[in-house]
Amino acid sequence: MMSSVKVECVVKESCLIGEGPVWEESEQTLLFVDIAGQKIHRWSPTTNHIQSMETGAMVGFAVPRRSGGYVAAAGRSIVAVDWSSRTTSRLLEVDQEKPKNRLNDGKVDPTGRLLAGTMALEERPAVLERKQGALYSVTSDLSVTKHFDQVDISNGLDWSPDEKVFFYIDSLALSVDAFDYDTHTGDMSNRRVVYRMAEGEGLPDGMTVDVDGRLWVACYSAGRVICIDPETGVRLQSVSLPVMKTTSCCFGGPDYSDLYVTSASLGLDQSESRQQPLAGATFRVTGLGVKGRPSNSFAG
Ligand SMILES: O=C(O)[C@H](O)[C@@H](O)[C@H](O)[C@H](O)CO
Ligand SMILES: [Zn+2]
Repeated sequence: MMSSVKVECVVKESCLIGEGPVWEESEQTLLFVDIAGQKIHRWSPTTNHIQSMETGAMVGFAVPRRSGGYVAAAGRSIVAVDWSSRTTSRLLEVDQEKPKNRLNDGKVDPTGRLLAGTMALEERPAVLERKQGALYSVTSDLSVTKHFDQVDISNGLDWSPDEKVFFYIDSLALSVDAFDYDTHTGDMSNRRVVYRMAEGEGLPDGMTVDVDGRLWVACYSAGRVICIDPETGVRLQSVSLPVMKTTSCCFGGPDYSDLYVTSASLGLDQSESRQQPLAGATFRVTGLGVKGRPSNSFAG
């Protein structure tokens, strides 16, 4: 099975920080952002066309919205995105007392609640004022809850198939954590580590959970995505990519068996850039023999 795993570069468009891939089932397209490039991209595997829009601010993520369009993070603001007119309008702002912060990764829980975290602006990749970030949730009526602060780089998030566990990554902690999660209230408790990054695995960044409840974690600076069994903390698999700054991943394709992986080019020096001409591109991994789950849309 391992030998049939294939990695191909599918979106050549080079991002500064490609991030936040989301499969849009209705469109059969891949939505992703270029955080530092301040763009939202939508790519169709069937036509190989890419549509893009500028956000005018660092865009941490973009996710589908039930009422149409997307919600995205622009700086410290959560904005509504009207894709047809390529415009944004502000819904709310977080971290008002920290003007140098920005939102980073975000994802929608199974009930339609949006979870998103913040971080200080980076001087260069992974170099920033520590413990400035927090994790927030936003419900359909746009009320905001701060769950905790003291976060370095708020990153990957997803839920277990039974919806009882919330997985979360603060990159500089070099671990993947879990919380007991109450989908009715959004409360999270009992934080614990499910996986500590091993030597050579770099920083944990974006992640996705497959149908069997396994975690697929993009390893920033290590050019790979690893698969973790959260029950045992065992690494089950490691998939190498031809770029070092692998940033996030999601399953997609007609039956959710393709793993899409984004990457970054920002911060590479000249020789690294020469050695990784595909840095910033988006990749598809096939033949993994596992499937992902449909993305959730924001209920607000
Ligand atoms: O994509 C993100 O989550 C951050 O915005 C990036 O800046 C990097 O991933 C980070 O530097 C390493 O964790
Ligand atoms: Zn990230």
